[in-house]
Amino acid sequence: MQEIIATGTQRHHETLLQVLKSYYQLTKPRIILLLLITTASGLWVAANGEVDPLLVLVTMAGGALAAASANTINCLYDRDIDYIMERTRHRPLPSGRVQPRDALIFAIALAVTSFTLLTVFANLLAALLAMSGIVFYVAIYTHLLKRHSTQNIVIGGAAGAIPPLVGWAAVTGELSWAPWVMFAIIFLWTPPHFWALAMMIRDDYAAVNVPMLPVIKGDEETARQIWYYTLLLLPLTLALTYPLHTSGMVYAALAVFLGAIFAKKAWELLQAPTDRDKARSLFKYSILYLMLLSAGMVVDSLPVTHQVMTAIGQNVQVLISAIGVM
Ligand code: HEM
Ligand SMILES: CC(C)=CCC/C(C)=C/CC/C(C)=C/COP(=O)(O)OP(=O)(O)O
Repeated sequence: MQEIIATGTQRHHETLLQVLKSYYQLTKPRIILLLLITTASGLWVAANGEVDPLLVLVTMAGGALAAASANTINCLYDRDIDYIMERTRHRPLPSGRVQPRDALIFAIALAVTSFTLLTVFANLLAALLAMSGIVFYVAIYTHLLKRHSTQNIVIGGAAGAIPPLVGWAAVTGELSWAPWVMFAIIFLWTPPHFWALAMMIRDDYAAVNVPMLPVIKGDEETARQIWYYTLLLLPLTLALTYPLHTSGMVYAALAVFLGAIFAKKAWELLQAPTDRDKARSLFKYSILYLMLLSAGMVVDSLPVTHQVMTAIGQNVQVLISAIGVM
């Protein structure tokens, strides 16, 4: 008897876990992680490396909930084409594990919680920016552009560039040049990130008539566009060092190093646009690139980094004058 109860409890427990897992999958969690790292760059740089831990916690939670809501609505809206595409067929909605009505309620609850959290514990600007991310991603990208324009992800990419603005606004209550440069970095990063992937899974998009650039213009033109965006992206990353003086030499060195690898991979793709391995390599690297670049902004902003760099600078000066005396 005990065994039957135990088995029953076990089965019930498993089912609940599976339900939770399905809702978790609806939010596209791995993408949220990178969005949060870019939020962190806004938080830390705005606070000159001295952040309030509670504000960090609340802003990260609010940002994650907003992105989760946006991704859930995107899954809801796109469930028809997700059902047809191989890559997305097993998502919770097309596979019937979550009902559309429940997904909608879930997304609304996430957005309301995010807005409340950010308004009460951060400020209204941060909350409104997060909500504008949801509206832009759902209304402009998913509804207006995704199925109708080859420029869908160029314009729609603006949604994914909002998180550093949320981080900055949470700390300062306003926006200045630096957060807009962070926004522009992600804006220019998005086409190489996404088109490299779209070159690999072009046939999937063609099957559901989504006019992604590689489907309409082919591999060669896409590789060329990726190259142009890369050439714009790399100097822009340095604008935080000069003229803005928001970030220092640690960030600058990292931006040059990471940027050189990005350029190499984009160049190799330009030389062999039909080579899927080159596209895959650039796509994978694009994620690592944004992760490390954002982390570099955080590390660069820390007071300890300033202390170490100042000490190094002073020692170099002493060394130079010693050489001068000799
Ligand atoms: C309009 C803009 C964007 C589009 C269309 C796009 C599209 C995609 C797609 C289709 C995937 C593959 C997902 C899958 O296999 O299910 C992907 C992966 C990914 N994207 Fe983007 N993306 C965009 C912007 C961003 C932004 C702004 C970020 C974060 C800052 C981001 C982070 C990621 C990450 C981390 C992955 C890998 C996820 C994994 O490992 O499963 N993307 N992207
Ligand atoms: C501040 C805030 C809340 C911002 C939200 C921004 C956000 C959720 C960006 C995600 C970008 C993304 C993963 C697009 C993929 O969509 P897709 O529909 O092309 O991908 P799919 O084909 O895999 O569904």
